[in-house]
Amino acid sequence: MSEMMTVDFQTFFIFSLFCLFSVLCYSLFFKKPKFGCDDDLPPSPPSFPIIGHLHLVFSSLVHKSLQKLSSKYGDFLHLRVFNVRILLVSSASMAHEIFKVQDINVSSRGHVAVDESLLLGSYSFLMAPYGDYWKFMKKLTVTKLLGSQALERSRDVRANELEQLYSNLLDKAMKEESVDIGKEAMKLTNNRICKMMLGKSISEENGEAEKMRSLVTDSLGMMKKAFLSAIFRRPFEKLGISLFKKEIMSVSRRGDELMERILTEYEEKPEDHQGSDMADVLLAAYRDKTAEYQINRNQMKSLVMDLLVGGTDTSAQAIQWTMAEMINNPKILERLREEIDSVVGKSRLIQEADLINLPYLQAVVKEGLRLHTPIPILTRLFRRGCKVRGFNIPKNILLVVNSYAVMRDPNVWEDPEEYKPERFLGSSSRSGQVEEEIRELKYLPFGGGRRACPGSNLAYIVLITAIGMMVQCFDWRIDGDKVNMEEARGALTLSMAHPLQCTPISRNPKHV
Ligand code: HEM
Repeated sequence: MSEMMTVDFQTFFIFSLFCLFSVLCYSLFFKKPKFGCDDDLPPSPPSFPIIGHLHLVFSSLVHKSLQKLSSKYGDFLHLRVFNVRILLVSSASMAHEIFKVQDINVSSRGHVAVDESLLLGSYSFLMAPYGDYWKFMKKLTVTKLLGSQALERSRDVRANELEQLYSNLLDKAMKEESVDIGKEAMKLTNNRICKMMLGKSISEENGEAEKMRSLVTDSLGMMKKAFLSAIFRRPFEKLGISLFKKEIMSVSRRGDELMERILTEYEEKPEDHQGSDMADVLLAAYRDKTAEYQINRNQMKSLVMDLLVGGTDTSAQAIQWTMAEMINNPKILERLREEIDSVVGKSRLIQEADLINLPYLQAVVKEGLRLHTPIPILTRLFRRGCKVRGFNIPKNILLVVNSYAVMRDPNVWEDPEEYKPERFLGSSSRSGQVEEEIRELKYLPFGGGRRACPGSNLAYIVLITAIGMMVQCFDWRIDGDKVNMEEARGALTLSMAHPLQCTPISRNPKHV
């Protein structure tokens, strides 16, 4: 394995063409995967010989090209890229069938990118197959790391970071300078999660905060390559090629060194920590010889990376898109501000305790996540063969749920392309509760079923307080009339092609 060739991202597509001949030989000389007859699978749109639907799956806006494909050929399709088979789900009714009826069968994600990597490797909770290790980590994450008591304990950390963001924005307002909302949001989400996880060890003074931010940025840059590598690893390995291994391992090693240093410091100086950081909880689980599952040191470090990578960019993108919608929809912004002013007033910053009394703010955030879902494509693997809509689905086939298309499905969403927070204003009646349950089945910003995001509660808190503060304390000026809402091409998370740049104007006349 060590003498395998490694290729970088840019040369991947060119290299793919050179590989066609080899792939042809491969498909002729290697046994076909045991998928039975294609007639048993859902319909397949027209494809090219050998590469199959490669051109569609690797278009620059994958979720959109897949959405177009589904509106033409159907909401349950069978695609092929070289030898890799993919089932594509694009409607709310199919997503319901998958996450309610087939959930246990699709509760693994697929192959890992590079086994020994902490980033999406075989230690990763995010990539772990459904089994004892994943179940143990899921319980630990949902109950102890991101559960309601843990979130309560870390409230002050988040309040301090929100005040820090407010001060930065106020400073810009006084200097009449513009800010890149995405970058500010990224700093906020990164700092918040780092501090919740690693407490005082991560400070600006000792330089660890900056190292951590750059590690997260590089890991995010590597994610798309890691996902491609995970999907196409097996066929390329047979040709002696290891996709992106060198780059993935280089980021992984840096993460390993940084994490090891911080965790060792925790172990050597326990008196410096209050015992309530996430790292304390993780170390306790690692040392607990009676635990249901014995996690090793790499698994512990990998989880820290999973949480950092899973929670920062997603939340930052959601803040940016929702603020862009606010600026483009002044009436919605005005209504939101009235709600915040009447509940919070003008003499203090919005706090987490206010959220329960701010239903319109909650609706604004939910609608932002629907229309601009940060992870538009969910990937899973059929662990077992099963029957879906009368088709015999074999095991080990890849499942792609286009959650972007599901949340714009015109059969279940009225005016799906429009930003309308009112649709999320619940009713307290019984029929309102039923409506709420039905809505949840077609609302997938955090995925669905067992593998759904364990960080959704934290994410809502982060988003709601950040957007609430920005609307409560500032007016926003942009160049031109409207924010350009074009999506960036080739990004793994749904990003803005033109990052939101705007100037804050303080609403408190004392500050200008
Ligand atoms: C707006 C913010 C966020 C969005 C939109 C988001 C979205 C998602 C989605 C779509 C998935 C895949 C679910 C599936 O396959 O069904 C996921 C998984 C995951 N998310 Fe999030 N997430 C967010 C924030 C967070 C935060 C704050 C954390 C933790 C600090 C986090 C940690 C994770 C982890 C560990 C997984 C893997 C779960 C598993 O495989 O079992 N996420 N997230």
